[in-house]
Parts: sequence; C-alpha cells; structure tokens
Amino acid sequence: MSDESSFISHLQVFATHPAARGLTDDAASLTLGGRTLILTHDVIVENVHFLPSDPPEDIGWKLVAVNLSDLAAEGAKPSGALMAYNLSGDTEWDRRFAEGFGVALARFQCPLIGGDTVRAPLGSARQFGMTALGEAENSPGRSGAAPGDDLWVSGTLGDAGAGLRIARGEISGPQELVEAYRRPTPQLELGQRLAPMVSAMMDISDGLLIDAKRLAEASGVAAIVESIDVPLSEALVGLMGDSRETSVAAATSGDDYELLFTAPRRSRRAIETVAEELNARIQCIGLVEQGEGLKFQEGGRPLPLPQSLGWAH
Ligand SMILES: Nc1ncnc2c1ncn2[C@@H]1O[C@H](COP(=O)(O)OP(=O)(O)OP(=O)(O)O)[C@@H](O)[C@H]1O
Ligand SMILES: Cc1ncc(C[n+]2csc(CCOP(=O)(O)O)c2C)c(N)n1
Ligand SMILES: [Mg+2]
Repeated sequence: MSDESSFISHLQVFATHPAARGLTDDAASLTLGGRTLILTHDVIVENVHFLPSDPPEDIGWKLVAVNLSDLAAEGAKPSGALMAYNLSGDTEWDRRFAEGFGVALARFQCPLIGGDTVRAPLGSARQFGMTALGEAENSPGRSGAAPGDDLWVSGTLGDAGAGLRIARGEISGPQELVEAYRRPTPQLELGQRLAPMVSAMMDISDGLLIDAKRLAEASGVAAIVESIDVPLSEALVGLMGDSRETSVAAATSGDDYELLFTAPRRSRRAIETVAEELNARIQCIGLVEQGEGLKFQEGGRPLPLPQSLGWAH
C-alpha cells in the first residue's frame, strides 16, 4: 500500500458523512436543499506535478484542469473555484500564473469566487491548491460497475507521459506531446452527457491500470483491460512505435485526465452517438467480470501485470 492510500485509510475511519462517499470517489457529493453539490480539491507541487521549467501560464492552466477533471468524472457542471496561492517572490511569474489560471477558468466557464494568498519561505517548492464546486443531476461514482458491462475510455492515453519525458530532456519528440502534459483538457461536456448512461465513471489521473483497479475495487468486480485497444495518438505511435511497450507505458504513465467509465452493452449505441455529437474520441478497452482485481490481456491472452500500475504518492 502506498503512503497515500495508507493515510487516506486513516481518514476513512471518521469520514462517515454520506457526502464523503467513503473517500473512494473523485469528489464529494453534498445534497443541500434537494440539489447536489460536487466538491473536489487538488494540489499541484513543483517537481511532483509540474516542472520548474514549465511556463507559469501552463501551471495556472493545469491547476484548473486537474480539478475540473474530477468534476467531469462526476458529470458535474462547474459552479465556482477557490484558489490557494503561494507567492513565488517573482511578481512577473505570479502574474503569468494568474493569466493562465484565468484563461482556463474562462475556457471552462468556471468563475473564481475566492481563495487565499500567502508567502512561502524563500526557496521552498512552489505549490498551489484549488477547490472546485459543481452541480450534477447524476453523479455516477465508482461503485456501480456490474459484470457484463463494457469498459470505456475517452481520448488517447500516454501522450502526457511521453510529453513529460520530452520536457525533461530525456527524449526528443513533438511539442504536441509536451502540450498534452502541460495543458490537459478536462472532459466536462462528455462527462455531463455520459453521466446518466454509465454505471461508473472516474478520471484517469494516475494511470489507466491503477485507476481501473480502483474502479473495480469500488464496484466489487474484476476489470479486464485489453492492451491492443488502449487508444494511442498518432504522435505517440510516431515517436515510440506501435508496440506492447508503448501500450503498457500509455496505460501506466498517468496525467491523462481522460474519462474511464463502464456501461451496460445495451448503451453502446447511445454512448457512441454522444461521442459523435461532441466530436470526442472514445474506445471500448475491455469489460467488467464477476470477481475482483485487474486483468490485463493482449488479443485475449493474459499478460503479466506491469510492476507499476501507475502513479502513487
Ligand atoms: N487529505 C485529505 N483529506 C480528506 N480527503 C482526502 C484527502 N486526500 C484524499 N482524500 C480523498 O480521498 C479520495 C481519493 O483521493 P485522490 O486525490 O486520490 O482522488 P482521485 O480522484 O482518485 O485522484 P485525482 O485527484 O488525481 O483525480 C477522494 O475522495 C479525496 O477526496
Ligand atoms: C515533474 C513531474 N513528475 C512526475 C509527474 C507524474 N505525476 C505526478 S502526480 C501524478 C498523478 C496525478 O496527481 P495526483 O494523484 O496528486 O492528483 C502523475 C502522473 C508529473 N506530472 N510531473
Ligand atoms: Mg480523480
């Protein structure tokens, strides 16, 4: 168990309010006066979530995107954001961060409604927090996947993981992949449209395999992931080749901020129609079975699970 999951399990003992949903979901779901408020809070830290060399505008954008991605997973429409800022000691850097933060809020129609600003000790790592609030009529959660359901994913995976390696100078490759790392797009509209059709949904922040395992655990089922069906972009295939290694890296690198969801087979057509209407890419990458845990396969034949299924703090 990672330090992160062990710490969350200490909190789970007393987070018994129904809104906490056992701390197993992407966001809290608080019912107030007959309406459902979805709440999430994410922090991003220098050298953990972003690089010191990333443009400050992109870091501001990323803070918004990673939070709104948790709202997307709950099918919520953003209502507002609160932001926690540590002054960096460089006023131009701070201005550029605010610019990117504002551009992202405008793009995803999420008003800034408050926050807090402090000065951190000189030389400490930059870190920023945001609370996002949204409203949802249906918020699927992770616990409703049932045997026989299809397992779906939106977008392409692994682009941000490769982009991070390019940004770090470990490999050279197209800027498009670096952009996927620096400027993820939360799938808000897709999440809102899919929410009434799916049995479970979450966003992929830590990696397809680790997140699929979490979804399966929350639902008390087994998830089967087919490596051949892991959606890869042309840019990624062009750089890394269309191999098992590329699919495994794409399924474990994280930072994708795409949606992972399950739905009964009878909903296939309706799901594809929504994706077509939104011009969104979706791919059926496996299925849900009775049992527990995660199974990884290639062309139907079992593959050993990679040593690391994804990111854990
Ligand atoms: N310090 C904390 N206090 C209260 N709840 C927490 C804390 N840290 C995590 N949680 C809760 O634990 C659950 C899992 O948190 P986590 O940040 O891993 O969310 P996630 O959606 O799986 O990942 P991501 O935020 O990357 O999308 C969530 O319900 C979250 O609200
Ligand atoms: C500089 C740098 N090194 C590594 C990574 C990879 N990474 C860090 S946290 C995370 C999961 C999402 O975070 P959380 O679980 O906190 O929401 C991933 C995939 C990165 N983004 N930047
Ligand atoms: Mg999440």
